[in-house]
Amino acid sequence: MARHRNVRNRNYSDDYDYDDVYGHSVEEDSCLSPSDTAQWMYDRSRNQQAISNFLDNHNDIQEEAEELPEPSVRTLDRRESMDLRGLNLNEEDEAKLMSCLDELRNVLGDTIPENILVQSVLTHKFNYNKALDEILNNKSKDEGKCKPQPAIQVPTVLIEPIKAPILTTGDKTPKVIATKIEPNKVAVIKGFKIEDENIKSCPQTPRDQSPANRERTPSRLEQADENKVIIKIKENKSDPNTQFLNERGSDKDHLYIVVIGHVDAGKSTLMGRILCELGEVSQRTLHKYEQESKKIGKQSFMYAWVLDETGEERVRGITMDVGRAQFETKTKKVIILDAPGHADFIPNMITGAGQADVALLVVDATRGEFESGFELGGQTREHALLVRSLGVNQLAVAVNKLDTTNWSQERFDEITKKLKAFLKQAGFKDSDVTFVPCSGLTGENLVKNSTEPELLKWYSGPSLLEVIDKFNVPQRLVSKPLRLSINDIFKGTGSGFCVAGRIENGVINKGDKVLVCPTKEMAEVRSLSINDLVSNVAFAGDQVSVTLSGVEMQNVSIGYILSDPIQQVPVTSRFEARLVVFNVKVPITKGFPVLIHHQSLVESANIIKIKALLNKSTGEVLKKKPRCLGNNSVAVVDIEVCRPICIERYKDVKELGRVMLRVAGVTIAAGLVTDIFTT
Ligand SMILES: Nc1nc2c(ncn2[C@@H]2O[C@H](COP(=O)(O)OP(=O)(O)OP(=O)(O)O)[C@@H](O)[C@H]2O)c(=O)[nH]1
Repeated sequence: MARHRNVRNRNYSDDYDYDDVYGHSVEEDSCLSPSDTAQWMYDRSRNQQAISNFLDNHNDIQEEAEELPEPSVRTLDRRESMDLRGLNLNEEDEAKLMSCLDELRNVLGDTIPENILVQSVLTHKFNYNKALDEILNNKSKDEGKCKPQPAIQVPTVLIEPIKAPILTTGDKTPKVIATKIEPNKVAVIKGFKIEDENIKSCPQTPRDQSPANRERTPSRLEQADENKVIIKIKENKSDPNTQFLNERGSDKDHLYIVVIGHVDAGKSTLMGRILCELGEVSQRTLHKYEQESKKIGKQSFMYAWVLDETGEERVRGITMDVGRAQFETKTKKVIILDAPGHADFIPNMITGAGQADVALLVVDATRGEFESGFELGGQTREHALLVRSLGVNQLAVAVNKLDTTNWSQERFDEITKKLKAFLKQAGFKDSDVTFVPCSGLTGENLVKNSTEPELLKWYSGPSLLEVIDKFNVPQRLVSKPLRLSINDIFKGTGSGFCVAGRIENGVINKGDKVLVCPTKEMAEVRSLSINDLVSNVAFAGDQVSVTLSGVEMQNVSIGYILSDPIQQVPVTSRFEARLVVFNVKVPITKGFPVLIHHQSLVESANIIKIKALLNKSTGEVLKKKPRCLGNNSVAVVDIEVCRPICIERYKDVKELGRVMLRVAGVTIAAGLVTDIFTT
């Protein structure tokens, strides 16, 4: 099975009942050790900008010519052909000119002599849009094939050539028409879309002032103008909803399910057993696992080995990273994300949970074991709270290892009673939670109804597979602007490199231009694969691997977002959030340092302002500017992140509008983003 190449998606149509959701204390005995933090937590400062840093000190390093897919495409290094010395530009202006020329060339190809481009850019003081506008207008007049353009009255002008000059076809003289359209709107005709500086679907953030980011070499696009982006879109790009229907109409719905629970609750064994029973694992492989696990005295883990693939996981008998596999039910294609149960790997668990539509909570029914997972600082509570805080609202609870209690109804009832009360307080509706008695080891009540006489005496409900099949698939927001949250980066087999992530919103096509945020570098989608199968298109809800070109691998990090270049994801280092505080040993005061978990990103932050203390049930302001926040309080705060991050208001994109706050390995609060500041 493929290892974690995951994405997150939680497209929940229902409103997030904030006041209902939280309110429980989470306590964890063990904290992350520094080595675990170093090993498991992503830290941009450690290694991600290495090349940029290097470039800072070596400004004369030549840019590598980009590898282009078609040999017919001219791989001209545009700088080669220019001698700018005569222009007497300073370094900054020269960089701006280069950027503008590059972008103009992207649109115009080599159809316009360079001196005209240079002249136009300088005339319009590096205002790329105006330069392009002028060139296209002149060109249109020259060719006499396009209508003359009315004078431009407003600065927010979008221009769209009717025919895209697709260089690979050999047509290097595209006929273009300049079209003036209303301000703040994007014309979607065939050809290009050009964003004007006034089209801001979202707040723009100034350059990060932190030392780390000051060192980073800005992309040429950034140097030219952060807000101006050129996009080549495919001709006849169809409506996303129609495209979705055409591509997926007859397919089974995809459902992402995260498997959570205290360490050793039997999560991997349960899922491994289901995969075996459904024929997803061959007898031969299973036999191999049996023999090999026997050799190291871990035979009871043989089913867990289906998901625990690394040597260390197998030797230690614990899951460390999110394992991934898939199977089909009657109506769904189910992708399972087997999260680690051990407290040390909570960051990985959060990554897995962030990708899930629904969750399967596994609890160990063995006497004493349920209690240590639930009552004695175990992970059952924290996992349930985390998934709910991350937006998961449908839950199946596998009351597992019931074979160890001789299928005792009394034990099942005792566990469900305790869990029901807790889950309700954590924000799960009773009707969205289903309890299933089962045993991962014996396979009882997993894919088929039980034949165990002791269980049949009191249980006639559905098997675990039936419960999974009945989950509602969240609505996929394919017509919203693209948001793909990167949670894995790796070198692919061919040219370029791959990022993996889940598409939260929108559609991504092979050949699309996407904006890598927060750095705002343009990249091109060279190829796509969904669950390891090559595809030309992927939709909201899909877990994808995307091969990118046009951007350096070193300049992309886990937690970055691939965004629609026109309707860009907001980038900011300061935002307002409504927080629910779980359990803090020290009250939260102004300046309180925390680690923000947002999608797969972990970033240092501070609570810089406590604006108001709210009534938990009504949301009414109880106190303005309280000095501190205690356990179970609800408050509005301002948070400043050490570096700019991509974030959305919860009401705009739920998946990108939630944050978790952790301190020293303990989740202390969850928050919904209510405002984003552009300072
Ligand atoms: N008796 C019994 N033992 C089980 C059952 N399911 C799992 N086990 C045993 O419990 C131990 C832990 O199982 P795992 O599947 O590795 O547990 P896990 O929850 O995936 O562990 P982590 O991912 O490391 O948190 C193994 O020795 C399993 O054989 C069950 O239904 N009955």
